[in-house]
Amino acid sequence: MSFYKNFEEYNLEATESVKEKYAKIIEGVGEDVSREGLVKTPERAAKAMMFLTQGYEQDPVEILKAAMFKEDYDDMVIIKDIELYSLCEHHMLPFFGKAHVAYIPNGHIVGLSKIPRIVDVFARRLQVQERLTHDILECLNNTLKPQGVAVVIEASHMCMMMRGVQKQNSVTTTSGFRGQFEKQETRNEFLKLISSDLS
Ligand SMILES: Nc1nc2c(ncn2[C@@H]2O[C@H](COP(=O)(O)OP(=O)(O)OP(=O)(O)O)[C@@H](O)[C@H]2O)c(=O)[nH]1
Ligand SMILES: [Zn+2]
Repeated sequence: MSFYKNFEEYNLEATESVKEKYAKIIEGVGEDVSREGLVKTPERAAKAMMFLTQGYEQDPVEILKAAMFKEDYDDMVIIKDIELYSLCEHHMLPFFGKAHVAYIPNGHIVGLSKIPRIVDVFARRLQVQERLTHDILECLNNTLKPQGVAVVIEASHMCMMMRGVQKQNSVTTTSGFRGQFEKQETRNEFLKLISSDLS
């Protein structure tokens, strides 16, 4: 299955089923789903939800393996400030922020764009930030088999902003380190580089 196509386009049956349920939700909150402004909303919302959860149908290993190249470079590669949007599995409300990913190659490098693609594959699911962090970390570690891999995610959770505890400025940081990044010196170099503004 191509990961470049809109998920809802080739998953019409599932989209139709989600659409019917959104119509019930709209009625459930006391609205009239047949009024002009809402009549197409179940379909729009279903397409949006299918898009936001398309990661279930994508194979991150396939994505990485499509662009792994033999190369002797064995210093740190960092892709920082990768914007991410996910849905918390507790409230199905968005959490969003940035991922910073690094690895130290071990004979193979990977096409740079594949790292943000992997972030999206795991973010476009019902998630908790901790599992999202580890999913990205383990996928890179097991597929690339690098000398080390590091993932840091900083995110704001709408379920803590719009409702519940209603804290507008809290940011949650999660991190995971494998291989060389378990050494303090390497980890510190990575943390210094992601917090610096080189421009
Ligand atoms: N660890 C973790 N918790 C999350 C994440 N996203 C949302 N949560 C939390 O999931 C918890 C669910 O707690 P519950 O007490 O079952 O739900 P609730 O009554 O809606 O809780 P409140 O949000 O405190 O009103 C809340 O504390 C959320 O803040 C996440 O990515 N990681
Ligand atoms: Zn939540």
